[in-house]
Amino acid sequence: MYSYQILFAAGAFPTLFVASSLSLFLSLESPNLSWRRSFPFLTRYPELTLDYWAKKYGSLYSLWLGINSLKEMYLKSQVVFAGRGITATPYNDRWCVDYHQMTTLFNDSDHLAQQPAVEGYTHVLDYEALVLVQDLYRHGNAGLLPINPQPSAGRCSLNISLRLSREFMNCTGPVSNLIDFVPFLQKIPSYMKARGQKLHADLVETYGGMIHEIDERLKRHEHVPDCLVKTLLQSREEEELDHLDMSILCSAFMIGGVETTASIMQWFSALIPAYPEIQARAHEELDRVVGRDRLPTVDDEKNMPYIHAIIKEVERCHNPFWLGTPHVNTHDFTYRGQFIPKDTVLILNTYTMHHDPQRHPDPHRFNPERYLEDSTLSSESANLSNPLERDHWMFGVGRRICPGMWVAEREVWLVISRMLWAFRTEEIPGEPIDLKEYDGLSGRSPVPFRIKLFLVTRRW
Ligand code: HEM
Repeated sequence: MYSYQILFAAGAFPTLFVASSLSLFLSLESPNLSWRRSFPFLTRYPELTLDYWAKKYGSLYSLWLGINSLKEMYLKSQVVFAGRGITATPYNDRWCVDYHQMTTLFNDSDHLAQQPAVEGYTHVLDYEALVLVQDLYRHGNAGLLPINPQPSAGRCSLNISLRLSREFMNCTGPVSNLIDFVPFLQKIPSYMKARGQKLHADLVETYGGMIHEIDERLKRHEHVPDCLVKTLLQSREEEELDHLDMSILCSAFMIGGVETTASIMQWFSALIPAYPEIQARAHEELDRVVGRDRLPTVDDEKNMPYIHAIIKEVERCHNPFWLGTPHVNTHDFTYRGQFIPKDTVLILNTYTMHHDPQRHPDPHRFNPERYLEDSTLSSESANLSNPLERDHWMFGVGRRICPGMWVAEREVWLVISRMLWAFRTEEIPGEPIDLKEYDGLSGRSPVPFRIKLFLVTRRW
């Protein structure tokens, strides 16, 4: 019997997870907290238990589990992604190729056009954000009918992908699978393993099918607009990608990018009806900067500090991933006198970090004002040399930081600024919106709710 250590970092200084203002490294030896006793605490709303422990034991603490070693998340890495998906790949040559591929697609400069590659996708984001606003207008009948905006947000982020990514979240949350923790279970048939295998097959069928289709069109020399799949197909030889690699990479993009951005749109829609004064101030900013004859665009963000701040505050209050993807350190190291042995599982506890009263006074209050002076994009903030100055940790930290953040923040900006531009949002009397419960074990979105969307203007 081996034991392994899960270390939760929740300090305000999390470069590489543990370089924080952390004072206490607590080892809770088994059997005081064996997996049998701790596991149930960590299955539903685990961030609350971890927040409680952070307050009790300090911002860095560890937990020894009296079972076998966990080097990777078996279900996610081996069963669903067949050892290939970027999110579940350990740091190795394969990961470097995939991560490079991803950052080239989304973030790096397109050298020919002298612009970030994300510019190339902006027209798609722009169009989807417009369709979302039109959808909400039609379904809500300009405020006459109550509307649940969640399906429209999901549609905006691709409906099929949303279904697959939800299943992915439910199968592979950071602390949700016994099968990840108990290697013996990995060798025998089980419900969770079968579910993971089914999901793998669905992903390969869905995304593999799209890749085949585009491949055939390219072979027939048909025009295929620039897109992710075309880029992958064109670089497959150079990057040594086979069909399964490409299918799983596409799955990782979809899973990484759909539930997450849709979730922020949904939390915004659930939160904002309770704040008419914040909406009024946002409308005033929109009238002044954008006017009523056009929709806000990505270029407007720098001139609209208040809506920029609203978005950061939604992300602070409702990060879809309170617990970051578990990481494992490849070497022993000592941090401020605390020895952290090789193969420690490190989990970033952003719930506690986002609710740190030192950094965010009155942390449970939704208050965009706290970000008014912060003009950085989150992707810029993530690169600040002083991590204490970062806006929040929604996109993770370190070299595994979300490679899709450039796209994500544009998408979120376009949708939220346009929703504010088009609508005044109200709660429905007698139908309180629950902001405490949420759907999803790992990626969080609100439980179903309905609101009313009154049109501010319909000139688009
Ligand atoms: C609001 C939107 C998003 C949020 C909150 C988010 C959050 C995250 C987080 C917390 C991680 C883990 C970082 C870590 O391991 O420390 C991550 C990784 C990742 N994200 Fe995102 N993400 C978002 C949007 C996107 C988009 C739009 C894409 C793709 C189009 C994407 C693709 C990925 C991928 C592929 C990884 C894995 C990187 C790796 O393990 O090396 N994400 N994201």
